[in-house]
Amino acid sequence: MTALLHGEGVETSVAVPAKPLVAISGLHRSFSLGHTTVKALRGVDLKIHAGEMLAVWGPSGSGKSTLMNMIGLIDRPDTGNVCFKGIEVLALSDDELSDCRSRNIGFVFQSFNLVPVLTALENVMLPLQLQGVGAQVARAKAQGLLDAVGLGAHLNHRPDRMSGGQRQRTAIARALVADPELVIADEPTANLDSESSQNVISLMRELNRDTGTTFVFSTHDQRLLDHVPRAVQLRDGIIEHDQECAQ
Ligand SMILES: Nc1ncnc2c1ncn2[C@@H]1O[C@H](COP(=O)(O)OP(=O)(O)OP(=O)(O)O)[C@@H](O)[C@H]1O
Repeated sequence: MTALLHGEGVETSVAVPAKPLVAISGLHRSFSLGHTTVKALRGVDLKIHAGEMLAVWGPSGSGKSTLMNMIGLIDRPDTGNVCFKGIEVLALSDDELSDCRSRNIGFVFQSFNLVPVLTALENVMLPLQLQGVGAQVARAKAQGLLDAVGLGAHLNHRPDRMSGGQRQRTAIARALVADPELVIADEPTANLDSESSQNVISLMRELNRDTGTTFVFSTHDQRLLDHVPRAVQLRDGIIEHDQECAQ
């Protein structure tokens, strides 16, 4: 972001760092399991700027889902700070947090979570209709998004008539339909074959470029990082590497 500074008759253009969309610092999160405590996150610092696409990756148990739940405002830290658009999450009530989440964040799940009795079009329209948007407007928006994810010819298919890749494309269209600033996808490719997995990540990258929506996804599969601009590697609850990747 640039800003114009005026001083002594000179107009100067200087770079001003944009405020992060998500700013996490000193984040710790533990879970009690019987008499033991599992330290899922042990001091995580992370900034995500609007328009970024990043992968959180690491082995099973490294803390990916716990971190995704923090970024997606589903969970709160034990200690540390999570700021979303400059708002401190710990200061919000449960209702305020839920409102902030539903206005700003779209979710993609590893098991797709589509409503089985609804068609692809109806599944994508649903979040808008739940917000009170009229059917005609919701239909047009959903149709446009299904076209954008390559499913324009499958509008009336129910999930059981679609492949895993097609279901996840539908879920991505649904996550985007209410124009969120951020899409969180926790292991979106866990139930897909290698080719469909690559296609889903490429689609998210394309949508990230085209719409400017911020995408954060998690994976344990390093092969999916080839076309991702930034990869954050977790191990045992801490960030081991935070890498900008050449595109
Ligand atoms: N609700 C919970 N209750 C108890 N332990 C939990 C809970 N959530 C996570 N954990 C533990 O915290 C650690 C990190 O889990 P997390 O699910 O965040 O890792 P992950 O990297 O997403 O793993 P996976 O790839 O297997 O999903 C693990 O040891 C896990 O067992």
